Amino acid sequence: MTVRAPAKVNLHLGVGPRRADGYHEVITALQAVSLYDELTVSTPPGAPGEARGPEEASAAAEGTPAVAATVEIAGEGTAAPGGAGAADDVSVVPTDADNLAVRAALLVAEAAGIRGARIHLALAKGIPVAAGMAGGSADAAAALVACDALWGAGLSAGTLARLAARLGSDVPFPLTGGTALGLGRGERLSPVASAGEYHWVFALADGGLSTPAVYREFDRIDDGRTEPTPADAVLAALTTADPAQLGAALVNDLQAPAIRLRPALGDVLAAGRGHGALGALVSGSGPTCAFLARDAEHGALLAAGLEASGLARAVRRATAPAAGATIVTAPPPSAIPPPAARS
Ligand SMILES: C[C@](O)(CO)[C@H](O)COP(=O)(O)OP(=O)(O)OC[C@H]1O[C@@H](n2ccc(N)nc2=O)[C@H](O)[C@@H]1O
Ligand SMILES: Nc1ncnc2c1ncn2[C@@H]1O[C@H](COP(=O)(O)OP(=O)(O)OP(=O)(O)O)[C@@H](O)[C@H]1O
Repeated sequence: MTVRAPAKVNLHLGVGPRRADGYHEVITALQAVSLYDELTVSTPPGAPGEARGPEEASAAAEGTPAVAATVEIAGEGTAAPGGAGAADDVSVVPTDADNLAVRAALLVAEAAGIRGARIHLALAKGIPVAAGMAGGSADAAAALVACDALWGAGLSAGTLARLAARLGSDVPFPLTGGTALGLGRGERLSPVASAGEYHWVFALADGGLSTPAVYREFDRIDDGRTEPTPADAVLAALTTADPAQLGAALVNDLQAPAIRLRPALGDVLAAGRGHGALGALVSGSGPTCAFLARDAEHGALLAAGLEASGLARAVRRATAPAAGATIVTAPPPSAIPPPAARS
């Protein structure tokens, strides 16, 4: 069962003061972009099938974890940039129970009353890690959809969205993709009208930025605000299909703190503007920088200019809005192993 889930860019990220629970109230307009992670969930050979009889079910119940998962990662995040021992390196994707896709599988099993499932998760990462593009969140969304389908759990879209919000503020969005307004800590979504197709160029950076660290840096400067800035200008621009209007309306309140933590990002943004980007901003909590191009042709020129500048680790082009988590290959029903024990 293979599911593809998209990265995101925040077209508007208005951040309010820190709440009592440690999160910040935000008003954000999110757009899914055509950079994807692909998650393949399979049942390892020799894994037990369904415990059909009551005796088997109760045997599975005793001390059996809901899910035992192995994880394999390819693509972005495969190698530890900080080398061996860099356990606190935010650019390293965990292969244990901390992996957001494993945590998502566990939530689906619990919600469906499944115990004793064994799965193998193969993640092909096309979304840079700890880059402000919600790669881990995309993997979690993909795992919710894949495990729901693999186990025939039949969870509703609303239930999957609730499970997603428990995993992270950014996780509900890649379930639906497209363009959406996010309120609360960013997890309360409503769809937004977006006309036309937008052409983005992303300058990837070496190493990641920690999202909590960027929010903490935001807190260091108390500008006296009591609520996040509204997204009206971006929402209006999205209805015009005019990239120049959208480019002029882009806002990210985490940009200044991200640049304070990583001053070189200012040079990357300036380089993109120098190549005629209609809009330039740090993506989410960074350090990826996002540039809006006039059209596909301008996107290619902008990407070439950024590559030649030597300021980016890599440059990627994408179109938006992109679709949310989608099953790309499902095994024939006869090849799907029966679910593990259900309580
Ligand atoms: C920067 C964004 O990517 C913009 O969409 C998101 O706000 C981050 O969402 P996320 O990575 O899913 O973050 P979560 O896993 O929910 O939270 C991680 C940490 O980020 C900080 N955090 C996150 C979201 C939010 N609205 N306020 C926060 O202060 C908190 O320190 C929190 O402990
Ligand atoms: N499947 C996963 N893929 C990537 N990172 C993961 C995954 N599971 C857990 N993580 C951890 O999550 C952290 C954030 O990674 P992620 O790529 O989601 O960052 P991000 O794009 O900056 O997130 P956001 O934009 O939601 O703030 C990493 O430090 C990594 O250790």
